[in-house]
Amino acid sequence: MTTSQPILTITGLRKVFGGVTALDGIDLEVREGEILGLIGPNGAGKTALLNTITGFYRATTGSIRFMGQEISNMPLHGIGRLGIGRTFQNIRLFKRMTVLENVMAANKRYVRSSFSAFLGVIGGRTALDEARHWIELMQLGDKADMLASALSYGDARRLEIARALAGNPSLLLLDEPAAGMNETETDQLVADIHKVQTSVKAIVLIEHDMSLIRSLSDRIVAMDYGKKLAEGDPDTVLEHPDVRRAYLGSDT
Ligand SMILES: Nc1ncnc2c1ncn2[C@@H]1O[C@H](COP(=O)(O)OP(=O)(O)OP(=O)(O)O)[C@@H](O)[C@H]1O
Repeated sequence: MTTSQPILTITGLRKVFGGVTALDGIDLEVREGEILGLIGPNGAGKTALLNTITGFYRATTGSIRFMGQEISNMPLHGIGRLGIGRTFQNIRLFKRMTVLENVMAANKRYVRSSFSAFLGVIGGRTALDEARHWIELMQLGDKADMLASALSYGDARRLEIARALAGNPSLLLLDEPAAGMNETETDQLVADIHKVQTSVKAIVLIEHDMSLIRSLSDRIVAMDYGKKLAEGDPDTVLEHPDVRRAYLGSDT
């Protein structure tokens, strides 16, 4: 893993909101083939980092390079089209649409082009085929025609991931995908994320569930107060005294 190419390189990233410094000089690499776990206590800056990478927030200073291209000044939709997909901490689905429609609606290339929309074809594969592929990957194939509002919590979270995959991203950012899930749903999610890994170049995973972080992450970055606290393999980072103090609230 350590020899693989970085697909995302963040240097000296700062994001300041009035008097609050959400990101305070972050340097970070996401490498091809890896799942990078991002941990830290509430307010550490994890979501602010995802929001700045995806263009929801504009960086105050610093550089974000994705696949060799500077994206820190690009608009939200441009970054999405370049190949970064994400899910949100709070589920954001179109509740009155079916599962399939939700995924179709998330495919920007399909929605943007009226010609493609008319033909329903993207690169030889229909938009419908593509949406069905992601739905089946996330084990929602038999629920394709169900309204999103009728899904169980775990299925709704899975649909969020299918929506994030709809644009064929190279980099997938998952913001607390296991939040609110029971143990069975979380176990299933681990298997699902492993499957998703074969369809993208890299995944960044924010989670508070340490067993999920441990079982999925190739590397972990721990944050606190907008800074990087520790970085490395899961055991090293999770046992790091600063991380235990900051995140786990324990010195032992
Ligand atoms: N839009 C905003 N306006 C003002 N302050 C913000 C904004 N977004 C984030 N912040 C602040 O930036 C800091 C980092 O917040 P962030 O949501 O990134 O933390 P987090 O690590 O994702 O926490 P959690 O685990 O609770 O989701 C916090 O102090 C937060 O209040």
